[in-house]
Amino acid sequence: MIRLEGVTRFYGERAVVDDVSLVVEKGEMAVVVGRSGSGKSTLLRMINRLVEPTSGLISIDGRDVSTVPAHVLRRGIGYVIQGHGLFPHRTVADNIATVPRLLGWPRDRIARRVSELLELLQLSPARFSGQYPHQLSGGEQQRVGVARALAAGPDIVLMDEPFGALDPIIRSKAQDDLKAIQARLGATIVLVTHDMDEAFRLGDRIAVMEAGRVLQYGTPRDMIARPADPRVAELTGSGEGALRLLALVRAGDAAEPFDASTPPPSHSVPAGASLREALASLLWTGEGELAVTGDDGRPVGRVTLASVLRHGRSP
Ligand SMILES: Nc1ncnc2c1ncn2[C@@H]1O[C@H](COP(=O)(O)OP(=O)(O)OP(=O)(O)O)[C@@H](O)[C@H]1O
Repeated sequence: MIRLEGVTRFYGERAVVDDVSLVVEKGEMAVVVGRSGSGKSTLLRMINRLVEPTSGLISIDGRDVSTVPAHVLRRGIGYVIQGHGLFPHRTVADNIATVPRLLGWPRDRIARRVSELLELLQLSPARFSGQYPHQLSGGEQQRVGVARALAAGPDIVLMDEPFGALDPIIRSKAQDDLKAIQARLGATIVLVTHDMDEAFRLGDRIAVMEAGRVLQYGTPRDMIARPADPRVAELTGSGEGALRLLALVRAGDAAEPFDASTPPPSHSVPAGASLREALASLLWTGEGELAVTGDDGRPVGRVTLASVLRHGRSP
């Protein structure tokens, strides 16, 4: 658990982070979102002591981070930055091995870990281990950056605009992968972005920052249902609230049983798709309902246009 209490950072006369208090629970992904210059990166960098707070307290699992030597602290916290920050003259495998080497892991354990992470991030070890960063695409470099941050199995990972440089399609795939990896590894993640869609897609909780202050910290649903401040409503896009709500619900969770007396719907969505995707499909096909299919492709129920509309209504 990461706890921030009254954390403030001045540069000159200006508090670029101003009296921020929040708690990130173990295993959660907290997304810090706000405009450029709102203080997001500074806030993140105080957690691993790349920046020291002017006042306030930051603790991890009850331990004040200012009492832990910075280099020791950073070995236990993964850090991913935009543009990935890979070492250009080291191979992919050597990049990923950076922290395990610092920790003195035996060679064979490092080699196993590197292969495991490459596979987890869908980069074939045989092809990528010996390559250099400049031989990879932006998306591949970014995945290597994530693998490096995860290498020593940190409990905490800090990510600063990790997907900023990716094109929209790779970006959305990278976001899905990150969610899946987090679910598997159980890491606590704090991710900074200026992209509200990304925040809604990834965050268990979202902190909306403006001018150094956190205007609201809550679940995506809270942000839409109960914006604490008109600026939050403006940033979350009040006009898009319905679509954002639909994006939070899985079709499988909204599925209703089939009515045996009517023929099954001719089109379908996977249970893992969101109702936002289901709505897009309903509009596109002109149908009034869709079958919802499970992992094995078999129908598990249906979603109707009427139920999608209900889920998107203002809470
Ligand atoms: N080392 C520094 N010295 C002086 N001012 C700084 C320093 N680092 C950051 N700032 C200022 O603090 C403010 C917040 O910067 P920060 O990088 O935290 O914002 P951000 O929300 O992450 O922005 P972006 O999305 O553009 O990266 C900015 O106005 C920035 O110019």
